[in-house]
Amino acid sequence: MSRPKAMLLGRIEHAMRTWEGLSDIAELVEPQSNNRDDFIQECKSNRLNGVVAVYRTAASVSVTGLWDEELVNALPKSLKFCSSVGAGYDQIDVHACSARDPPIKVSNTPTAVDDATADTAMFLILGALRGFSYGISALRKGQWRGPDGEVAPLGHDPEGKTIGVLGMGGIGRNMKKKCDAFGMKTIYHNRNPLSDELAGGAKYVSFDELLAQSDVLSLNLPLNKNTRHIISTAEFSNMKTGVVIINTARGAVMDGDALVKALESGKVWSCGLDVYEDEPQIHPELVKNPHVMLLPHMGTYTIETMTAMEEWCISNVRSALETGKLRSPVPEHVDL
Ligand SMILES: NC(=O)C1=CN([C@@H]2O[C@H](COP(=O)(O)OP(=O)(O)OC[C@H]3O[C@@H](n4cnc5c(N)ncnc54)[C@H](O)[C@@H]3O)[C@@H](O)[C@H]2O)C=CC1
Ligand SMILES: O=CC(=O)O
Repeated sequence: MSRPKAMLLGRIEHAMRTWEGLSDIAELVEPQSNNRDDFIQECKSNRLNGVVAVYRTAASVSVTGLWDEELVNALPKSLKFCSSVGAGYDQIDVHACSARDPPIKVSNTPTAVDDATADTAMFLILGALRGFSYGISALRKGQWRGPDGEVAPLGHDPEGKTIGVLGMGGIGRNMKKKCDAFGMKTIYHNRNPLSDELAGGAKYVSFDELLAQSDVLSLNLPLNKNTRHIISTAEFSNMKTGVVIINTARGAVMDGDALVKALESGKVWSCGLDVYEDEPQIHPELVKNPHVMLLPHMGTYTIETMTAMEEWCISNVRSALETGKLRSPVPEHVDL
């Protein structure tokens, strides 16, 4: 009987030996194509027949494009599992995957990302509250704290501030522990309240209360059709004047134009962003604004965390091939 195939879409940087170790149970293959049209043709050509599981990276979108209905339906009929690296899986239409006959079950790599992403959020919180970006860019231009005798505006302390977490999952809960150490009070909103144990002392509030009570609002929920632009003009108007916004989730959970207007009006005092609506493009008004903290999507950008994510993603492929079950299916596919 022929062995199942496992396909690599993208590059594995740190766990290649573990991937190669899968050759004890599967034939390891890679596509020949380097653009979406060719990839779809390659799928139709039967060259990838027998592929049961895929390991994919976010960067592989440059070859396949989004995993939308067209792509999902073009993938080999043998494909049953998609193991995606990263916690976010918004590049994949998980409903098209489950609707396919046979369905493709999708997994991500939650938990492995929590510490590094929460650390990034803390950096952005401190930087945005204190206005450190202004000083950093002035110094690098040889202007010490500001040009022509101007000085960076005084910042604010985290101590005593209320942080509101929208989407209290793995990263949000990790952040809560770190915010405790800075003397911040955490409130959160999820679709449902957490158990007391998981909430760890954070107070559950409604969406509107979260907007009204937060001094710092952190976005930590997944991007999907229900959460796209969940923060826009109306939501900004319900926030405290002088609020600080942190986004390490996905750019499109917030309306970027509305954010720029809220910064201009002073409604939002500052923001710390790791993610943008149309990466790698960044709204030009954000780039021009010396006060805001901006990072180029570096939330999990550490050797330790990237290694853990790759190992986790491969373990999903192994589990799928050996047991027919993914280790960490995405929430929508838990009962598939
Ligand atoms: N900047 C970066 O490098 C990284 C970004 N991320 C992003 O962060 C997001 C969150 O990651 P995790 O904490 O691991 O996910 P998670 O699944 O553990 O937590 C997400 C939370 O959001 C809640 N949620 C979902 N829809 C909601 C809604 N409409 N309203 C309120 N709450 C809602 C869920 O119930 C869950 O508690 C990921 O989806 C990903 O897009 C994740 C890792 C690194
Ligand atoms: O953006 C990174 C992720 O893990 O999601």
